This record gives sequence, structure tokens and C-alpha cells, in this order.
Amino acid sequence: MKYDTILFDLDGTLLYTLEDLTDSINHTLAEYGLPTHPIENVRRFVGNGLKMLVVRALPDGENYDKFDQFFTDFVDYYNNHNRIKTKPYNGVLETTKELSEMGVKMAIVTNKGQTASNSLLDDFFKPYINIVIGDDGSHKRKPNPEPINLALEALDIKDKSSVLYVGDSDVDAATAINSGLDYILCTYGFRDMEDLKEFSPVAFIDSINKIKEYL
Ligand SMILES: O=C(O)COP(=O)(O)O
Repeated sequence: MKYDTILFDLDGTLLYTLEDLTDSINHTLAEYGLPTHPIENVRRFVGNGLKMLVVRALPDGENYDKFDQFFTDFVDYYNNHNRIKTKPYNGVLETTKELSEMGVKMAIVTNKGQTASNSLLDDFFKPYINIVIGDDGSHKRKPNPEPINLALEALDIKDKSSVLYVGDSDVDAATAINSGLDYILCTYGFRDMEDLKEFSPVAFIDSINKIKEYL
């Protein structure tokens, strides 16, 4: 096996989270009397963490005078409503189980907040994946390599040439490139092929179970 370790992105790669994210941001916007967004807009707001989602969703972005309270309210609401419509993409549960049985080491590296990431890990991925590095405010977010390095430390991996990163977005491709990792891009996630075509991953895959062909 060329790759015996896989780092996965979460939103748009393992989990379809878009509807709960859309409902949560729209709920908070409505509470503040601000215009809501169609799901297709929110799809493009996701990728650089929850704070950036809020910046992109607010009419005045980070200049909104109630930004901090809005952000806190949105995160609180999302932490309590992140598993209503969220579900794994087809084949994800079978594939992570199979990879674990093959001895592949795995972790999730996401720009989602750590609290929501922990509960989604518990609900969907344990015992096959046990490590999630989310955004807890203590390190930089993807595309910075910091969260990748934390995941590799947690897995006790020193040789990056045996590590494959799997994501769905331009942020993920940049993360892998910045971290010196080979990567695969999933085309069923939150971006269009148009956004991804400038990148040269090991492969573009339209179903997660195809990862096994590239190990
Ligand atoms: O919360 C986000 O913006 C994206 O999360 P992801 O890193 O799992 O795609």
C-alpha cells in the first residue's frame, strides 16, 4: 500500500451538512431581522470555517455592529441543530469501516468548530475514526498546515509520503499542497468542477469508495 494513512475533510467530503448549516444561519439571520439566503448561496459560504460563513452571510460582513453576539448565537444554535438533516454521503460508513479493517489509520481535519465536530465524530464515525481536529481557536485553520500537523502528531505519523488527504474544495486542495501531502478531490461535495479544475490531485472521485483504488 502506498498510502496507509488518510486525513479526511468533513463537510462536503464525509458528511452532507449543508441543510443544517443553511437552516442555522437563516434562523439566526431571521432572529436579527436580516435577509436569509437560499441554500445555493450557503454552499459557497462553507469551507473556511464558521466565522467566515457568518462574514459571508451578513449584509455588512465583519463590519456588522452586533457581529460577536450574532456569531455566538449562530454557533450555539448550530451546536444544538447539527444532526437534523446531516447525513453521510453514500458509501462513507461502509468505506471508513472497510479502510479501518484494512489497517488504514484515519483522522478528520475540518474547519468546523470543535464542539460540533466532536459530536458528529461520535455519532457517525467511531470506532473507525477516533480523531477529529476541528477549529477550537487554538491554531490556524485550513488551508494553513497547522491542523494537518496536529492530526499527524495525534496519529504519530512522521512520514508524509504515506499520507493521503481527501477533500472536496479549493480550500482542501490548497491545504494538501501547503502541507506537502498527496490528495484526492471528491466531486460530489460543495464545489463545482469549475472550481477544482486548476488542481492536479492523485484523482477526482465521484464516490468515496473509489479511494481504495488509489491506495
Ligand atoms: O466549516 C467549514 O467551513 C468547512 O468545514 P470543512 O473543513 O469540514 O469543509
